[in-house]
Amino acid sequence: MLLTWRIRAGKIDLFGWQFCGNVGPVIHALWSQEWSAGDKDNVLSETGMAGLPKRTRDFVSQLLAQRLSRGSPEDMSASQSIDSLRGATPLVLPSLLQCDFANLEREVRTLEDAGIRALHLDVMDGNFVPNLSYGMPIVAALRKVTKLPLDVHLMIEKPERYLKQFAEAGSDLITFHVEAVADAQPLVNEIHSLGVKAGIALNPATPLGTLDAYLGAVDLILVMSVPAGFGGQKFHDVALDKLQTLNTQKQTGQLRPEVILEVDGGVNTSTIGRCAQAGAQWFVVGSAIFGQASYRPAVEQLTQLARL
Ligand SMILES: O=C(CO)[C@H](O)[C@H](O)COP(=O)(O)O
Repeated sequence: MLLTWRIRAGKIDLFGWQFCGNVGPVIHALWSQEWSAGDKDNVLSETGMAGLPKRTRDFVSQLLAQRLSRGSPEDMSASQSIDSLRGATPLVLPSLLQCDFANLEREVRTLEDAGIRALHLDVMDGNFVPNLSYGMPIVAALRKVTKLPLDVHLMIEKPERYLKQFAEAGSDLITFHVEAVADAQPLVNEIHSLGVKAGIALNPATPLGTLDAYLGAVDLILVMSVPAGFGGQKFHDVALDKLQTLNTQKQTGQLRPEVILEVDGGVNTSTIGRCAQAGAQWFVVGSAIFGQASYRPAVEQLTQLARL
């Protein structure tokens, strides 16, 4: 639902309901910052909303909760939604491979409440990797129930066949594997022409040098710390060397500083700190979130351990 309101001289008109006095600055504070649904406590303390009468506060909270979690994806372009996360590192992205697909929307709400800022979607085709997961329909279904940025990781052969469909399904960032293509540049160009950010991934056994020709073009580099295909595998230390090299390349100007370094596979409380030290900014986590009874403490602990 897209809410419309007008703010005039501290007076708010929400669907014809009028609020005066303190509500104006509160709405302004709420709206001028990118909040996630998991930021509820911060919203209360930082916007002055706590000072409003309870009835008004409940009403505004209800409307804003709907807006924050289910707002129209047209509000921000795919590219803008990824750009808006640049200052939010370290960022833990749950890999939905291991979520409860019978209750997908409920899982998304729980993750939003846990403070998650973006979702990582693992697309597997049974060819490029020996496992099958899901495709465009799940991306489109998620797009309908959340405005969280969708980071789509294609573990498929011939990814060029599906870029447009994944973009149209609502992806904000599309990553494909360097091992799956002869030349990555046309795919990066096409992803950009679709208004989406482009990432490139490489498996633990693939030398970092295979990315050299594309470092100037991509928005994100996904360093796999397990061979792509399955959750729950053991972390490969070779990922740390690659992250360290990429991080050094950023510092020496060989890689644009805004390129996001993401790590995926076996990231947990024992490995996340080393990934952060090596230069990772985005951390894809499956088992270490979905294997826990409660997501919020798991996400908070992982985020804390990734802070340098
Ligand atoms: O891309 C993946 C597998 O190819 C998954 O994102 C990854 O394995 C996450 O799961 P876990 O944290 O359990 O390793």
